[in-house]
Amino acid sequence: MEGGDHLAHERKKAQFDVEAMKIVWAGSRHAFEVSDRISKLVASDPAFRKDNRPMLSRKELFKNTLRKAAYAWKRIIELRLSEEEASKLRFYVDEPAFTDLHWGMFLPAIKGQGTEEQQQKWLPLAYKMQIIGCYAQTELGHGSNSSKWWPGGLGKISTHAVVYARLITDGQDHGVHGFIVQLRSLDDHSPLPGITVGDIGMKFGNGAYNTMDNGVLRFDHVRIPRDQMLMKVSQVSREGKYSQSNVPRQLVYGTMVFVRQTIVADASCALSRAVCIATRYSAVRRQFGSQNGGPETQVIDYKTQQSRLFPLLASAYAFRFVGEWLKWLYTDVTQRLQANDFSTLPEAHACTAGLKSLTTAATADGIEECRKLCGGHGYLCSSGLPELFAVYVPACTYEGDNTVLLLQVARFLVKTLSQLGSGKQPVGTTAYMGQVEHLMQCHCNVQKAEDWLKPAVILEAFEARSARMSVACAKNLSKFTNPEEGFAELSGDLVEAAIAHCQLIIVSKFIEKLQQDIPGKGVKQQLGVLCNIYALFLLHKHQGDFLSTGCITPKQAYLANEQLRALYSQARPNAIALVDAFNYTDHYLGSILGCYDGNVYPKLYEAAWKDPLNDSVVPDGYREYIWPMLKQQLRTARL
Ligand SMILES: CCCCCCCC/C=C\CCC/C=C/C(=O)SCCNC(=O)CCNC(=O)[C@H](O)C(C)(C)COP(=O)(O)OP(=O)(O)OC[C@H]1O[C@@H](n2cnc3c(N)ncnc32)[C@H](O)[C@@H]1OP(=O)(O)O
Ligand SMILES: Cc1cc2nc3c(=O)[nH]c(=O)nc-3n(C[C@H](O)[C@H](O)[C@H](O)COP(=O)(O)OP(=O)(O)OC[C@H]3O[C@@H](n4cnc5c(N)ncnc54)[C@H](O)[C@@H]3O)c2cc1C
Repeated sequence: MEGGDHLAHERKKAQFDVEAMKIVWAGSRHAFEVSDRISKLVASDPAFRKDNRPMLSRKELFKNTLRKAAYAWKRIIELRLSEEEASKLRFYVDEPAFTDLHWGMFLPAIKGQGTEEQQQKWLPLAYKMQIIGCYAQTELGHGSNSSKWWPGGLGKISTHAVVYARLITDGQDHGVHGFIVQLRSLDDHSPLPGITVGDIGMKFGNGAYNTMDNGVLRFDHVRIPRDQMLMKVSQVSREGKYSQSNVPRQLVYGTMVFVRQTIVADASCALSRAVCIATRYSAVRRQFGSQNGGPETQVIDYKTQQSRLFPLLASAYAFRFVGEWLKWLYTDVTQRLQANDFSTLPEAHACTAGLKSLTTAATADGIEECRKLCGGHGYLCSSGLPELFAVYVPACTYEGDNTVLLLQVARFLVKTLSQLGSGKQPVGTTAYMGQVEHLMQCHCNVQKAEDWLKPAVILEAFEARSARMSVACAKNLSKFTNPEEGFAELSGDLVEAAIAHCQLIIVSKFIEKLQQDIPGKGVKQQLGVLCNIYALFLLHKHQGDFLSTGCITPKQAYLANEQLRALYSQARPNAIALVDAFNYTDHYLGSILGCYDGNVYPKLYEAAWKDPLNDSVVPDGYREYIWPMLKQQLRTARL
């Protein structure tokens, strides 16, 4: 079958209103309209072509990224795009660039940690791109006195950086503070005196994150003007006197709370993209196994394919909704901070750190699983999956290594439990700890598989598991005379308790989403199926935790799995429509396997001939290396 919509028969099976689901996915009708318009604008502009990335050398690749960034900026100005539209445009250009750090970290750091005066001076310059900034925190080795190493945009482009360094006045060390530092001349881009700066070298994967100039930076007797220390949290007077505002010191790390929150939202984008590719291809791909001489089986009908694919589809939706909620939490904490209410900062830190860790790990693993779900073709660059994986996987490391972040969540949980004794009632995402006595001894009330569809049953099982794991850690910690030694010794268990807590947050936010008014025929029902798949898949995967803590019985674990299989069958007819609801253009997907019309094979065949290796029938190097070898063999054979 040439041309046409090869997935039309799949689209007809949908039991819900796909257009309404698109709005739920986008977050609002307005968000959908902006996203739809800007994605099509990018897709229709040949200047944003990206299929040639894996073929380019690092220098060509990087120059091409600079061209695209400059062109994107030109279009933003010409079209008078709003901040929201401009950020969507950069998103759909889909190429990591110095601009990510400029808009995503440099500007937020000044907004969050600069005084009013500092903001008035620096923000207009940055908004007009008259200066370009990056965020320089990480060091080559340990400590804050070696060389900065890794900051994106630093290597070749940034003119300025927010640099994190120790502040020492009168011989007294006041800890790490942020400073705005000019790195390069605004006339000829050469490094300013005392500054050594450059790119740190090629990274994982061809193309991929090599469009970014992650950099190294050293200072030799560089003087930073006093008023370039970011002074919202603490100040140094003209006389050199150090003082602190009446705010928590941790606000110095506020930019990370912001970025981790955006990384959670981004996880749903990356995972949904991989899932869209794997789902469409699984419906196109047929294998043996048909009965009565009918058409061969679509691989999406194999139960094994479903049990690998549908939990990822459900996770993409789950991460979308928890990302939405996290954005609300971040906005709420920001408003509270402005009113000098710092009470929810520890929770916002724990939630952003923990959810960043959980969603990026699941997304990186999920993209790789999607590659395998596409069989051999998933390994081709034209599937889009190798590059997506290579670009995405460092999210498990940047903005805090995932294990380090989970340990921070664990500290927060142990602290929350320890405060119960003093009568402090936990709120927000730890409110369930307030019922710890009930959760320690409750019994799961599941007798038949369908009982697992009750939100209250699922919630209680996840709350009990999380509470019991945290309490077990706290009890074990209390056996150590040195708490830090105990924390180090038990860190493996603490990480698992933190994971259980974060999974509970995601499940509970999905359930809360379903309590909202969701318009559109069948939309809520489909989301209900996905929510149950997500929760029961986690329960099945971590059944060791649920069983060993006595939250469920082996029979109940068996029933959960039985229910999960039934849910996969319910999701099956809707699978293609559920990925169509992401509303991704073929340009953004960047995948032959995932193209909207499902016309995969002719496109793969055609793309192969466009590979530079096929420019000539006889390759370069044949005469030099292969021909003499063949001749040599010929002579040997004749002897
Ligand atoms: C609109 C468009 C947006 C687009 C956005 C796109 C952005 C681009 C996306 C990706 C590109 C990649 C960019 C990557 C950038 C980076 O990687 S920047 C470097 C980030 N580095 C880290 O994350 C290091 C991880 N380590 C930490 O976070 C550490 O906590 C620390 C900050 C280094 C401090 O360590 P220290 O050992 O000194 O202290 P701790 O014991 O960890 O913490 C002490 C107490 O402070 C609390 N804490 C820690 N961090 C925070 C925080 N961020 N906010 C609030 N509170 C915090 C911690 O809980 C401790 O509290 P306690 O004393 O009560 O226990
Ligand atoms: C693509 C990319 C972009 C980046 N962009 C920026 C940027 O723009 N600006 C910037 O400042 N930085 C940036 N970074 C740096 C990034 O923030 C750090 O790499 C990250 O915070 C991890 O720190 P590390 O590399 O020192 O890892 P390490 O801390 O050396 O981790 C190594 C191993 O040790 C383990 N480990 C470390 N500490 C502990 C502990 N306390 N307990 C138990 N285990 C531990 C970790 O789990 C990990 O397995 C970027 C990194 C990457 C990969």
